[in-house]
Amino acid sequence: MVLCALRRQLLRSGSRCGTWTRLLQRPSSGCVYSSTDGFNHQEIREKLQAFPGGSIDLLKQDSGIAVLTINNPSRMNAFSGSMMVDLEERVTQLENWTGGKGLIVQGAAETFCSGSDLNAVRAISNPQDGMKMCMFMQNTLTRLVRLPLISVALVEGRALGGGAELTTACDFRLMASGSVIQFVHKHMGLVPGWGGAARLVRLVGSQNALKLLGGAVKVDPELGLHIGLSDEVLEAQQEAEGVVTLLQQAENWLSRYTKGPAPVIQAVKKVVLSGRELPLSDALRTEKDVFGTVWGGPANLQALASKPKHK
Ligand SMILES: CCCC(=O)SCCNC(=O)CCNC(=O)[C@H](O)C(C)(C)COP(=O)(O)OP(=O)(O)OC[C@H]1O[C@@H](n2cnc3c(N)ncnc32)[C@H](O)[C@@H]1OP(=O)(O)O
Repeated sequence: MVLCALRRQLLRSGSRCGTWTRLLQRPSSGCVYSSTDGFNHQEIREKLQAFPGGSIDLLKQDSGIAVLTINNPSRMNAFSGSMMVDLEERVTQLENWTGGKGLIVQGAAETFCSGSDLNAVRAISNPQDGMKMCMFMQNTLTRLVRLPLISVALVEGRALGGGAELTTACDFRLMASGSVIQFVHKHMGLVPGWGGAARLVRLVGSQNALKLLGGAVKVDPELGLHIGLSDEVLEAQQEAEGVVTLLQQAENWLSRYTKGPAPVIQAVKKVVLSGRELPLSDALRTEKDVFGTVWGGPANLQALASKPKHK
């Protein structure tokens, strides 16, 4: 669906791959749904704002790594309506962050996120509103996936329902010992609607995705590593200087991949993203376009001048 929508978007706007490259570069352009799909962005935004509580907090750091915190601890970081709107705003800020290289998504108070706020869900349980909320969240999470930043979900405690879906919108998942990712949708009489099923299939394959969704399986760090949903298990660490927090560990892990100038790291993410989302010939053309943005650029010229040896 994402690809079809992307294709439709491309066909509507004429030339294919150059357009996709421009889409990658233009903020808030990575949406799946627009008014041509009957999606009224402003209408659903206003409806969601009527269900307040919690916040989504963004900290952009000089290191080029930002931390996005799902913050609603009294409800195990469930997403209220206003938090869905908040998330969209934070994604817009990240799309405009020229110096950004990496992103860590975490939950407040040692748990990740328990999905959508059931109080808000009850109030908009009619199919029309459900579809609108679904399109709104798919748009936002697709834009999160397509950020030119290398992203990591730091999973502590529980990631349930929509919280599990959110973890799949990041490039990597680091699971703290004792944490659980669980697509509980079946128990709620639902399937994922925030794009989590489509992304899960690409991450773990359709057999594993069927098992996880069909069985509402509790994925612990060991199972997560085994099926490729998790990339590393984080344990509490004690060093001479004191305890290394899980957030510090996640930053250390991510910084291995974000060392270097922002335009180069962003280009790395863009070529991998196009390889992930596009048919091969389109991905190759996009790679060529992105290559053109770094070839002869400051980092390239500096590297050539320093005559490096990659030993
Ligand atoms: C397309 C999106 C689909 C979805 O996301 S559907 C939502 C899926 N999520 C759920 O069903 C989560 C339901 N909650 C639970 O299973 C449990 O509360 C949970 C997270 C395992 C935590 O269990 P405990 O540690 O025993 O804590 P608890 O139950 O006392 O919870 C503490 C307070 O948090 C609240 N809470 C947790 N998850 C919530 C949610 N999703 N929406 C609204 N409120 C939620 C819970 O009601 C409780 O509040 P209170 O203290 O009773 O006022």
